[in-house]
Amino acid sequence: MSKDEVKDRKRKVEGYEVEEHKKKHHKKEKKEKKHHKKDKKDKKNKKEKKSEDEESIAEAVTNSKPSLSTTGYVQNEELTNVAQSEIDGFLKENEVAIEDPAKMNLRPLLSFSHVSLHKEIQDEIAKFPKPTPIQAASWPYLLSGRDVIGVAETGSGKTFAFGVPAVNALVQNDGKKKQYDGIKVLAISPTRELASQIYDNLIILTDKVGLECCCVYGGVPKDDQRRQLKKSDIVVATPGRLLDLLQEGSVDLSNVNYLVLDEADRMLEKGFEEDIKRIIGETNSKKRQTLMFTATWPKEVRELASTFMNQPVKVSIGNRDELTANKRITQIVEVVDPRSKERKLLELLKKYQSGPKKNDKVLIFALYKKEAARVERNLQYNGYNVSAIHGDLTQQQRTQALNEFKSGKSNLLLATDVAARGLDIPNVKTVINLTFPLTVEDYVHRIGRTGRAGQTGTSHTLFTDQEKHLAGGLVNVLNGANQPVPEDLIKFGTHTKKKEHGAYGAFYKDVDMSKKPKKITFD
Ligand SMILES: Nc1ncnc2c1ncn2[C@@H]1O[C@H](COP(=O)(O)OP(=O)(O)OP(=O)(O)O)[C@@H](O)[C@H]1O
Repeated sequence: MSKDEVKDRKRKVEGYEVEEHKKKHHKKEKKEKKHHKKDKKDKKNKKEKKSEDEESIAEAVTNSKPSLSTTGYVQNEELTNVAQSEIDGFLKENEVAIEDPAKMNLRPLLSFSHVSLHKEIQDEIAKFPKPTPIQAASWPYLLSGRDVIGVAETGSGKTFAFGVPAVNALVQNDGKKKQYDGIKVLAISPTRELASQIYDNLIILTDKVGLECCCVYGGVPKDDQRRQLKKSDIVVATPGRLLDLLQEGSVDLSNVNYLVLDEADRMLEKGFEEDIKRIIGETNSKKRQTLMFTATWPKEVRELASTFMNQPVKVSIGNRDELTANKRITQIVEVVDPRSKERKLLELLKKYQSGPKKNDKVLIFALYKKEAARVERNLQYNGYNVSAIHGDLTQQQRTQALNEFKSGKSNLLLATDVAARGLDIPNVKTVINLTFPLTVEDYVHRIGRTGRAGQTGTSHTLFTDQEKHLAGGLVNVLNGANQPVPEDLIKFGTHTKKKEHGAYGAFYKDVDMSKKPKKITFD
């Protein structure tokens, strides 16, 4: 499939969203002009900030005391006492790579006792046995105030990797929260469900220290969100609703100095890029610490990412320069005739949900909303109790389907790529790709809904000649995780198409279903 065909497919899938987006764009033109001026000012400020930071970082480095950061992170004694060989062993075993332009050389934390967080936060996080590698390696830099790009496999604890230092920074030495000073932390996520999940994780921490956190996303009334925004220290948001609230003047982001883009590569794709630029333009450009976290970090977004960041430290776990999947997932790929897919799906469900596996949770991915709706009906017809989550459903239906699947009330969920990234659903045993996604990155995220937090899982993918242009990329991912590569897949060739910014990525974009659809036109 050519690049234009991919774009065309994306447009068809997104139809309504594209049109809505254009209208919004038009309305915002005036505001954009204002922003353009502000952007110029921000760039100037950023330059100034850069040189200030470069000086202070350089100072720390020439002091040759790697344990001391520019903003007060002090390596604790217990960590200082760890033998260098143990540190080296940890870095090697977990394939930790740290690229720091300022070469601060901060040691990873091998245990929670190697970091001095506020007690309430420390007690909460210490319920886990030890930091995951991305937490271990990124916290020292984050606690030092550095910009960080964190790249680690799906299900490896990235939410607390960026969440813990954020909350910790808003607490004073006496354990009380700092005086209210507007919204200080903003985390942006591509989907409502993921925003809500990040919020659920953060309030575990903020509740302990009396901080206010809120979550804003589309598809639900704004009133409560407006009220919450007035008193929140930390906000988790999807871009569309946040921009709506910004436009109507219900939210002030000028104090935000800790900004997180979760699923960062997705957030930097065309479709989100302009929204993200606008949102970032509203934050405190002089003091802002910017974080980007993801499991996939394609080259195509790196340049754009760097325009929002200042001397970022890149912390990656595993060989993240190549697209790699979680190695605890058994990946099965079957090349099939497109017409046999739905029959094949029924066979797979018998395989993965019968006998002792009767109650195992299975997540099925379709590509299109219409396809998902049709398959849902077909499964119900065949006696399956299936929930569905896709963009044609109301937010209430989506939330209910996800909750039922999470709680185990239903054990079969059918989804489009709205559920591909980030969702942490306990005990998903198998992911079935009924239709292959538009990119291999999305494949890695989809199958990452299983095998989380150290568990194992299986993915079963039906691959057809309609996706043959992605065969090379898929073969690389299978090889990278030591998984068998079917002969039929190799027959399609192992050529990998070079991607360009905007021509790849999950097509899914959240829209506000409470709004009435307008006339649909395609470019
Ligand atoms: N230190 C830890 N030890 C064990 N489990 C942890 C630790 N930190 C977080 N977890 C758990 O690991 C699970 C996965 O974490 P999380 O959802 O943050 O993954 P992620 O890396 O963001 O995944 P994705 O790339 O899919 O978004 C969660 O259930 C979380 O509670």
